[in-house]
Amino acid sequence: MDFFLLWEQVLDYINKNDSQYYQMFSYNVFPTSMTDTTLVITPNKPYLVRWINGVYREKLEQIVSRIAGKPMKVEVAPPPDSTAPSPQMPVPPAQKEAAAPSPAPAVPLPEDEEPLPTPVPQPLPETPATDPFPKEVAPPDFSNLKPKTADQVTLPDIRNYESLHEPSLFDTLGTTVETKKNFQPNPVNEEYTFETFVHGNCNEIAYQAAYAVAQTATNPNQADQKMNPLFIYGPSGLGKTHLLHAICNYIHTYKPSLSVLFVSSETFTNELIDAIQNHTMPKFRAKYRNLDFLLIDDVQFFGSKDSTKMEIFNTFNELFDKKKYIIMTSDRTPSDIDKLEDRLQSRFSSGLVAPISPPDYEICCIILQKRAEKMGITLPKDVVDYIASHINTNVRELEGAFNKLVTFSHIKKEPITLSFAREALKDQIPIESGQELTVDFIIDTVCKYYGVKKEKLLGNGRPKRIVIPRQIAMYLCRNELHESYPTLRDCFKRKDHSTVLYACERVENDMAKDPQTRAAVEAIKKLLRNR
Ligand SMILES: Nc1ncnc2c1ncn2[C@@H]1O[C@H](COP(=O)(O)OP(=O)(O)OP(=O)(O)O)[C@@H](O)[C@H]1O
Repeated sequence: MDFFLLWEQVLDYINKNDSQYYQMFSYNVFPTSMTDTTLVITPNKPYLVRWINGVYREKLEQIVSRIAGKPMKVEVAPPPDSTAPSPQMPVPPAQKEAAAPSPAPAVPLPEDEEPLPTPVPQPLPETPATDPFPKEVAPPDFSNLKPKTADQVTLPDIRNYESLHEPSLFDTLGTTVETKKNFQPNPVNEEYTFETFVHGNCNEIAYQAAYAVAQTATNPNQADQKMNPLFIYGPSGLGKTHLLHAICNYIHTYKPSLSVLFVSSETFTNELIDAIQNHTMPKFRAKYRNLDFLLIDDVQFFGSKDSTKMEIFNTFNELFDKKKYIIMTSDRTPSDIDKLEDRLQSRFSSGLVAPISPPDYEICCIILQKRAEKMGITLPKDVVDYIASHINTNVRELEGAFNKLVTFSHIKKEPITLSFAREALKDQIPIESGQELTVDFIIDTVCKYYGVKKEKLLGNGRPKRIVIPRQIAMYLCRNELHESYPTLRDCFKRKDHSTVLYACERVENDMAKDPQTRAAVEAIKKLLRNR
C-alpha cells in the first residue's frame, strides 16, 4: 500500500478514536517513506519528535500494523530544519467581565499552513465511532483582546534579594491550595495567568490545551472529554505550574462558583495518610471527589507512594464518571513514571498528554522584555540577547538572572549595559566558558556552515553563495560581539564601513521576511553558543 494512503487511514483512525490528537497529526506530521517493516514520519516541529516517541509511538505502531495487516514499526524522523523557530507573542484571553471568550482548540493550528485534504474515511472494523472533535476548529479568536494594563512599577526591595525570586512553587508543598472562594489564605498566584504566559513552539500544545480546559468552565457544552485528564509534562522551571495557576485564575474570574482544588501530589499524599491515621476518610473523599476541577502538580511523586495509588485511582474514576476535569503536571510522561502501576499510567495517558520543552531564544527574549516592561525598565537589546542566548533551558533561571541584574543595577546605581550584565551575571554565565567568541571564530563558523573558504568570504568576489555568508558573518560579529563598524570594516577587509552597515541591515530585513535566512542565522548562533 502506498504510504500516503496508509497515513490517511491512520489519520482517519486517530480522528475517530483519539480526536484530541487529530489536528496535531494532520497539520504537523507527514509520512516521508516506508519500507516493508517501517513507516517513517516527520513532524514539522522538533518538539513533536520527542512527544510522539514518548507518548504515542507505540499506539501508532499498533494502528499502522492493523491497517497494514502485518507488524510495522514507526520511526519518527526530525524535521529537516530543526532550528527554525516561529514563536508567537503571547495572546491574552479576554478581559471581559461578563462574556467569556470562545474555546481554543486542543492543539495549535499553524497560521501559515493549510490543512491537508480530509483523509479517506476507512474505519477499522473494531473501532466504534466516538464523539469526534470538530474537524474544522478555528484557532481561538483573540483579535479584539487587549493585554492587561501593566501593574504599577515597583522596584524590588534591594534589602532582600531572595524576595526578588518568584517563590518556588515547591514551597507550597504540604499546603492545600484552593481558589480564593474556598480557602484563606489564597496561595494561587494571581500573576500566573494565560496572559502572562509566553507561548510558542516549545509550549504551544500545553498552553492551548490548558486554555481550552479552563474555558470549559464557562462553556460546559463545549467540554471535550478527550482532553480529560490533561497531563502536562516537561523539565523543571518551564511553566507547568504557571499553567495550573492560570487555569485556577481563569475559573476564579469567569466562574467563581465552581469548586477547584489545586494541590501538589505531596499534599494529596499527606492528607490521605492523615485521613487514614485519623479515621477521617469520608471527609477526605468528600473533599476530593466533589470537585469540578482537580489540579495536581508533580504527579511523578505518586510513583513511589504505594499507599496513595488505590485512592488516586478511585478518586480519578469518580471524577471522570462525573465528567469533572483533572489536570496534572509531571516532569516526565506517564509511561516514564517509575513504579506507577499500569492502570494509573493508562488513566493518566487517557486524555491529552501535552509536552513543554525548553524555550527557544526568541521566547526567552520575549519573557525578558515582558519582565522589564512590567517593571518599567528598559533592557538594552544586547543585554536581552546576551541573557537569552546563555540561559535558555529554564525560565525560572532566566527570571532569576533578570532579577539579579535589576537588583545589582539598583544597588550600584548603574545603568544596565552589556558589560554591567556580564559582570553581574558572571556566576550564572561564566565568561571564560569554552572558546572565546571572536570575529575569527564567527567567520570560521559561518564558513563551515556554508561550506565556503575563508579567503573567499574575506575576498571581493560577489557570487550570491559568498555574499550571503559574508553578510551574515558581518551581522553576527556586530550583534554578538558589538564591534564597531570601522573595526569590522578592517576585519572583513572592506574599503568602507558602510558595507558592514548595509550588510547588517540587509540581514536584519531578510530575517524579518525570509524564514530560511532566519533559520540559518539561528542555527549559526546555536553553533556559536555551543562552542
Ligand atoms: N512560558 C512562560 N511565560 C512566562 N513565564 C514563564 C513561562 N514559563 C515559565 N515561566 C515562569 O518561570 C517560573 C517557573 O515556572 P513554573 O514554576 O511554572 O515551572 P514548572 O515547570 O512547574 O517547574 P517545576 O517542575 O520545577 O515545578 C515561574 O515564575 C513562571 O511564571
